[in-house]
Amino acid sequence: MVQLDNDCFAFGGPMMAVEPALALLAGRVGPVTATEIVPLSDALGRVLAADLVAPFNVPPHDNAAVDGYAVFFDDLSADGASVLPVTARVAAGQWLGRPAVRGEAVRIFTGAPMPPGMDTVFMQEDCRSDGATVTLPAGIRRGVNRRLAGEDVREGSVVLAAGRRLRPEDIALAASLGHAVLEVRCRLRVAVFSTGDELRQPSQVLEPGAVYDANRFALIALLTRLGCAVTDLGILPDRFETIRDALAEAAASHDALITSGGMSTGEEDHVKPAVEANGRLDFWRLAIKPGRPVALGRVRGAVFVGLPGNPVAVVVTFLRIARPILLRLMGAADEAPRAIPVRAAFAHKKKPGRREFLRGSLARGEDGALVASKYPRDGAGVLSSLVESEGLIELPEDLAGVEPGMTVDFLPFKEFL
Ligand SMILES: Nc1nc2c(c(=O)[nH]1)N[C@H]1C(S)=C(S)[C@@H](COP(=O)(O)OP(=O)(O)OC[C@H]3O[C@@H](n4cnc5c(N)ncnc54)[C@H](O)[C@@H]3O)O[C@H]1N2
Ligand code: MOO
Repeated sequence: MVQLDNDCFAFGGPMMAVEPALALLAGRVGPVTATEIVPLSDALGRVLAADLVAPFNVPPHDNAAVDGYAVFFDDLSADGASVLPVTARVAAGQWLGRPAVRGEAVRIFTGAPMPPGMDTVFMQEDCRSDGATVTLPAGIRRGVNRRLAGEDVREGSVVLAAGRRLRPEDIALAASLGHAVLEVRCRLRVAVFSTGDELRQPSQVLEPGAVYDANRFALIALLTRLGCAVTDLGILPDRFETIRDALAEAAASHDALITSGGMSTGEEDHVKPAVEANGRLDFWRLAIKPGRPVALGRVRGAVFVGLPGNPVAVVVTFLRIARPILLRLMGAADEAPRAIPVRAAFAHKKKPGRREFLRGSLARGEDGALVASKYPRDGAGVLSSLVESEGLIELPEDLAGVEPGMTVDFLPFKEFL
């Protein structure tokens, strides 16, 4: 097809839209990893394999929320201060060891179990005591400064659902339930390589026509952050047989293979036929910019994801297409990034029929609302545009363009952790 404008999408043939492609994949891939038991200190970021159910209430008993004096509310004078004898002392980790008796006050400390029967705690700053008695001010409400058994977690409830990627606070909650270890999914084994005769390893000499391989390092970092066990298979030359054999070998010991480059239709683009020689492709072109030549398929037992060569297209398609697939393979619950509706501060022409991602940043407008600006240079090879942006502006298929003031979806990069 003759390409008359500066548009790499002037290319015939059907392309799959993003949503149907993701739905197709959701039906075809499921968790592939076995499970293992890890200590809490190794559980951060791992995918929980089974629901975690609370074996008991947290806190396990009613307890004091402050340092002070526990009483029966009904012993307090309705119209003035009350003076009660201080008959016992309970610190955190201790028990009163007997039912509380009407008419007494118990010296109590934060976290200590409530004396059985007592319902209210005075803060010590509000009281006066000579050690033997305590003077309690009027006006307190029944039940204050007491934490109820089970108010944090109810016995038998699911506190962490299978598929959760564990956060620091999740690990604290598991510890509070007495778990020293957790059952998690084994790490997904992912092999990464770049293709292209022009690529050099950073630190090698860069002769004319060569470029340093950036994509592999982007992919390794993105996969590591997702919790995968990554194997770096380096740079492959633009040779069909080499790529075919490398894919077959990697498939034997990995759950997924990710490549970048060589996905287009030029005669130096060998990845697509190399996959087909080893397995099958589910699709290989998406209605998306940047990143149209994205391929998904199988190489023997492994899932294959082929990303385009242009570095910005690699990052965008990884985040939007590869990431949800990998999360499914990892057994992780869907963590679709949440877009923020913001006001566009720019104009942009767009072709309907494909989804487009611009790089952008947010600021506050004069009225306090969030306003998105678009990074001025938007070539798919301009890696600095990603570094200098805070997220992606996602323009849906049916949109024909953006005018200043329009509402657009902004996806902060932070949504993809
Ligand atoms: N005639 C056509 N030409 C192109 C089409 C098309 O449909 N018809 N599609 C364009 C689009 S869109 C993209 S994206 C690229 C993708 O092509 P490939 O996936 O085959 O990628 P390459 O040709 O191998 O590389 C493209 C570009 O990216 C650089 N690159 C590749 N790998 C790396 C790496 N690991 N680190 C840094 N940079 C990398 C490479 O040097 C090229 O500049 O094709 C368009 N052309
Ligand atoms: O330009 Mo191509 O959209 O994938 O990088």
